[in-house]
Amino acid sequence: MAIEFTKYHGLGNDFILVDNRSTSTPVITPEKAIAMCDRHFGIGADGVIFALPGENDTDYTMRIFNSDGSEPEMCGNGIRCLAAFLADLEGTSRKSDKYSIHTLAGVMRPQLTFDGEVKVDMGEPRLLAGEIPTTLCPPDQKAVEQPIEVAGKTWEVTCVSMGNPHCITFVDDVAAIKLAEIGPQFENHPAFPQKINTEFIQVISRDRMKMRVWERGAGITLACGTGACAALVAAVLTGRCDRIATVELPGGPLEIEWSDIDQRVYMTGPAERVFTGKF
Ligand SMILES: N[C@H](CCC[C@H](N)C(=O)O)C(=O)O
Repeated sequence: MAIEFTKYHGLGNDFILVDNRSTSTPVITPEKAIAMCDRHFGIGADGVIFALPGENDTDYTMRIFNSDGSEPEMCGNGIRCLAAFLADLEGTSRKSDKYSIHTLAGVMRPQLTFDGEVKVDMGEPRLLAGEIPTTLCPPDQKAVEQPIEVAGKTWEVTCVSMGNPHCITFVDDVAAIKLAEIGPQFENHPAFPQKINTEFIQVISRDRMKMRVWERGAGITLACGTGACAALVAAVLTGRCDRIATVELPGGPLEIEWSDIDQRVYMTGPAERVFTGKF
């Protein structure tokens, strides 16, 4: 049976969105998601995102399959696309600019802003090694600037979870990083029991950084919302940036704030609709 979908992207991190409001389980399997994400034999995307009925008094539930069929806890660019998708689905019956979305990383709160962007309360970062998870240091300690051997070199990584796991390395020149070569070696490193998203950051100033990313389950992407949030937190923890900064990704900029009032991370960026179809 053909599945209707709508293609969205957040700074080139692109997703197939499926209206799954009629049932509480995804209408397609991870295997079918792999086929739909294939950029030659399918639609082409970094993942498939399902708009499901809410749980525990939330408006909706988001689930996502990466392009390799794995299911992550959360997706920052994806939840902005989901908010835009829901607004399109609700049309004139929409009652609010804000949604509460149940995810495997907790309740996320995207808000459609007046200028067509989406601001998301991404919740509090998890910083203890046991919460990432990583074995780079004892579980009750923060993994900040920890050494790790990858591709015959010792790197210093800072690990942050936004519900999904990230390791951040600060470098002098992100353009020089051989991402396709070292990305998979980080992703599958034994120090990360649930694998890892890997961000390389070049700090430009106290409120600006450049980022490139190798995503768990998706490889090189043009942007990573949870990764940008994790990178800002790591930059604050290591004294490199202030709590509000622009993260420049290959696909464009995200504005990130780690509030010193409520310790929550806020991300603001676009969500663009591309086309609809059936698969
Ligand atoms: N590949 C990620 C999920 C998508 C995250 C990224 N696309 C974002 O915008 O946050 C993981 O397995 O944790």
